[in-house]
Amino acid sequence: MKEVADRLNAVADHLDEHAPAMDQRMVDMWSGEGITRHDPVTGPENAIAPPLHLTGKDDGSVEGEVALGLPYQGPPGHVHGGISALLLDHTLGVANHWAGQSGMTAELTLRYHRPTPLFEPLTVTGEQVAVDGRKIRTTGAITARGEVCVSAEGLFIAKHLPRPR
Ligand SMILES: CCCCCCCC/C=C\CCCCCCCC(=O)SCCNC(=O)CCNC(=O)[C@H](O)C(C)(C)COP(=O)(O)OP(=O)(O)OC[C@H]1O[C@@H](n2cnc3c(N)ncnc32)[C@H](O)[C@@H]1OP(=O)(O)O
Repeated sequence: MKEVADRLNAVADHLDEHAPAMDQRMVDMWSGEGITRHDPVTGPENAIAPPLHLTGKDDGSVEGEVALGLPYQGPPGHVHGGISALLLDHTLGVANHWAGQSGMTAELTLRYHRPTPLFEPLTVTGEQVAVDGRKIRTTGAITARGEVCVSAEGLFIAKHLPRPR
């Protein structure tokens, strides 16, 4: 293991030496497609993203499928509750974008109905249900084998932080 660790550390050092400065990386990250490349849920450029592939549906909702492995484990053989919250926060946010009115999470209420299994296909859904001025209400769920494991209700407030330039 030490030899493997040494090799990985050498690769990490090499990448650090050749990476642009952090402020430049921030500008690059937020150019073009921006968050969809680097976010921690769907982003192919983010090592901690499972990644979940979300698709916008004609009815205005979004849906994706993902199977989660060991890095996301909480209870034995099951998904950590914070990871479920991460997936749902993001999926509700994407549902808002898909519906045309987006914002920042002000409240996220989760109900954990049953343990969410690792290694099995999970369906993650999100749907905007109401917009009242700057307040956006959005719901979603994670299901496995057709049963709801986690359901979510979110309040988002229309606010957008500036992209780094
Ligand atoms: C499938 C195809 C896809 C295509 C599209 C793909 C593109 C996808 C692109 C991108 C997807 C991105 C997805 C990201 C998802 C992740 C989102 C996050 O995790 S965001 C980070 C966590 N959230 C924060 O850090 C917020 C921190 N809090 C704040 O900044 C503020 O507190 C904020 C914005 C929440 C509100 O602050 P104020 O100053 O702007 O607004 P005030 O005036 O305080 O409130 C406005 C109204 O909202 C109510 N309000 C505010 N906060 C509330 C709360 N917590 N509970 C209840 N009401 C609240 C207030 O009472 C007020 O209501 P009255 O107008 O008076 O009726």
